[in-house]
Amino acid sequence: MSPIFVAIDTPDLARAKALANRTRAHVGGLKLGLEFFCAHGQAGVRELAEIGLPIFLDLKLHDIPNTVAKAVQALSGLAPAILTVHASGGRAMLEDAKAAASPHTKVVAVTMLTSLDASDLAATGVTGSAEAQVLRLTDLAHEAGIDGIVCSGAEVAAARKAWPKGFFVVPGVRPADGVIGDQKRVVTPRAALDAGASILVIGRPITQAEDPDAAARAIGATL
Ligand SMILES: O=c1ccn([C@@H]2O[C@H](COP(=O)(O)O)[C@@H](O)[C@H]2O)c(=O)[nH]1
Repeated sequence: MSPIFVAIDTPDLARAKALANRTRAHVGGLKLGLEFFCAHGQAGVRELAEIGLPIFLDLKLHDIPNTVAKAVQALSGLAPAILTVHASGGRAMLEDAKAAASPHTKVVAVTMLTSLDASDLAATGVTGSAEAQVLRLTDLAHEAGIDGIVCSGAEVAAARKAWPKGFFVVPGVRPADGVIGDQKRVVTPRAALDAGASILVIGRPITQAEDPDAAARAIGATL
């Protein structure tokens, strides 16, 4: 099974289905995020799930524990393979999210968005390196009993060392010659896997390619 989850980031249902169908032979799952979910909700997720690939619901939930738990419960009928919350929501929020999730769902916590660097972190009042922040939140997620974390490929080796049995999701993945866009902490797909990623999230390098099928196949061939 391919470790690539293709990020289907579009509000256009027909385009989402076309992208998923075109790339399905070369990816291991579909990642649906806020852009798609805000446009199509649970009905849209169910339509994409009909394609037959595991669904990663990347909603990055972040609120008080009761609100997140109720939201996770409301999603549990979808039983996504993976669901994201923000680690900075705190231990009680993470524990309650896990308790509310379907037993078939891995709950993973976003540590530090891959679109941020150390200076962005400092601007939020957090001093220290990106790696230190990721490790702090990795420990919190581990202690809260959830399944894993989201981090960049630059920190995944250190995070896996701290939590050898954790599940590590790595976005911010770019082929060596890829356009970087708004991502700041990027690595190649091969480097992310070598460093310990469990799965790779790849969006625009596939979905904005002239031929998404060929792009997904070409990235897969580098793994
Ligand atoms: O830290 C994070 C967490 C989630 N994402 C999501 O991954 C994809 C990446 O898309 P690209 O087009 O490959 O940049 C996107 O859906 C993000 O919401 C992330 O990039 N970083």
